[in-house]
Amino acid sequence: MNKLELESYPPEFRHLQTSQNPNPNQDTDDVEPDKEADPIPDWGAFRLINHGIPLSLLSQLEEQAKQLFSKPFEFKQASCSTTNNSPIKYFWGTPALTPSGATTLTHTINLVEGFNVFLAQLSQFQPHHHQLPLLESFRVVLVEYGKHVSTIATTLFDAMVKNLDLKLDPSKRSSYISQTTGNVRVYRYPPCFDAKGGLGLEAHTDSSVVSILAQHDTVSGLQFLRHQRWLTLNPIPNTLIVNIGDMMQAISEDRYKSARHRVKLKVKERRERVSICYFVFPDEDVVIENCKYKPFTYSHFRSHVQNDINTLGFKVGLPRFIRPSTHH
Ligand SMILES: O=C(O)CCC(=O)C(=O)O
Ligand SMILES: [Fe+2]
Repeated sequence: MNKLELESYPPEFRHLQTSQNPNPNQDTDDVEPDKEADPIPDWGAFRLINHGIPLSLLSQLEEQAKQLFSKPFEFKQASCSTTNNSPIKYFWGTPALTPSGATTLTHTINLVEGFNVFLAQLSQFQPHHHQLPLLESFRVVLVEYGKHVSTIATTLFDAMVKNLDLKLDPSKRSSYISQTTGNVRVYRYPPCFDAKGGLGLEAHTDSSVVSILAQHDTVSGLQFLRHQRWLTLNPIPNTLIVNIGDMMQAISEDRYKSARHRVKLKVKERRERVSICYFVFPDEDVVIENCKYKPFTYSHFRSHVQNDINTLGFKVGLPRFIRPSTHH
């Protein structure tokens, strides 16, 4: 990394590349060698090919994101801080966000920085003069991307509900997957110079109904846990990865499972990784209840997650809400 690139990273990340001598053959930390694979719905994740998002839009969004990430750390922090009213919030170290967009401190630092974008607030956003024009053009592309990706999410949700013949109250359909909750996180992971270095994102399941990930023209790093092994999903340009989230697992009475995944860059890539992830949630106050789960709302779930992260250091998630009779 040159000096300018270094200045674009949070200070906590800058030491990473200085001491080590990059050695592409040193990916030896996994007990077994990495395996590559493509996801199938059984994993709680699958690849979408005919998604309908114009290739030019995907490329533009990624390009804009890269430009914004390449700005000095202090600029990103000042123009997208959690204390100003920007719906585009800059964060690093942890993607666990409170509803206000502030980060919750976890016990480990994830080697990731990002912008969290609340889609519903984007259209009224007026960046300050000194932030223009970069943020303004980012905003415009995000609005367009958000329209596409939220339509895809709803279409998938409807198809999944139909597929399982779930008897959901039709009047609640739009509250189980609530457009007003949609947000996009654009991430940048610094290049990995040491196989024993930290993770880009520690292992987790998404709390969402579904998440849609674009790792369009970037390096690999996304891994899913299958039978105690981490499998790497290589990026394929112009495809999207769909993740089932915890809320879909609960709504479907466990017939769809949320997938455990993480991000870990390989030394041999030597490049940073940029990904774009869309998350959609139920309305805060809609009650999810069925034979597997005690009644709970998403806001209830979220506060448990935040509390567990703060007190235990990790997310417990759905097991907190399982009905005792089905808890083996
Ligand atoms: O960057 C990625 O590809 C995955 C991000 C992710 O898993 C998440 O934000 O929940
Ligand atoms: Fe995730």
